[in-house]
Amino acid sequence: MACDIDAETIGVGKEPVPADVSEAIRTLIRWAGDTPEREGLLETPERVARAWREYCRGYDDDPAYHLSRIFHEVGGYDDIVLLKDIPFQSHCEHHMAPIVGKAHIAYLPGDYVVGISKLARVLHAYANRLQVQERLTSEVANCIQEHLKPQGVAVVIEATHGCMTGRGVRTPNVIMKTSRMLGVFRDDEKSREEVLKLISA
Ligand SMILES: Nc1nc2c(ncn2[C@@H]2O[C@H](COP(=O)(O)OP(=O)(O)OP(=O)(O)O)[C@@H](O)[C@H]2O)c(=O)[nH]1
Ligand SMILES: [Zn+2]
Repeated sequence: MACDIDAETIGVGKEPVPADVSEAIRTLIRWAGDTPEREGLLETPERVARAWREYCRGYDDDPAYHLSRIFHEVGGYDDIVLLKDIPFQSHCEHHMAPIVGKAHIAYLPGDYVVGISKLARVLHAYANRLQVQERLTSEVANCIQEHLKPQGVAVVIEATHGCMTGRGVRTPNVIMKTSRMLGVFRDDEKSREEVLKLISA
């Protein structure tokens, strides 16, 4: 859709300072129909500003860094490693509404493995940004493939989108599922079946 707001008005290229953010939130409160000057809302703009830095802390987090410490000694283990049901929260880039769900991340190791918590750290580094679920799924899989160099990666994400439940189409209990398969899980049907079976077990 065409947008008639010019770049200067929306501050493109200008680093926002806390006062800009507070003012924007006061405007949003007015837009919502309330009065920023009433007692209960007086400190809300600063709180919301802090909250959004926290929701979006992934912009300051380098996902690849979490995959830099690797382990070679795994006693000959050469099968799938799966981290299942990792809860996460994100925000959709269209409405900035919450995306809440869980991710399943599996890989078939190449020459080394990574500390298992690091898979969740990679997920959160990308989830704590403004996202669409498809990109989140791809980014996690691509990062693991590029930096861990496994034989294959499978990422499955299931989530509910606040922009569908609390507004718009207002359809609760809908789950969006996305998956990205790389390496053997993309190329070999048997491997893909095996990992999907493990995820759904
Ligand atoms: N593919 C995809 N769509 C998403 C995601 N998060 C939100 N959306 C959708 O983004 C779309 C934005 O559509 P628009 O028509 O531009 O916005 P809208 O008028 O607010 O749309 P409605 O939500 O249908 O009211 C909506 O259909 C949302 O459901 C996501 O992670 N992936
Ligand atoms: Zn949305």
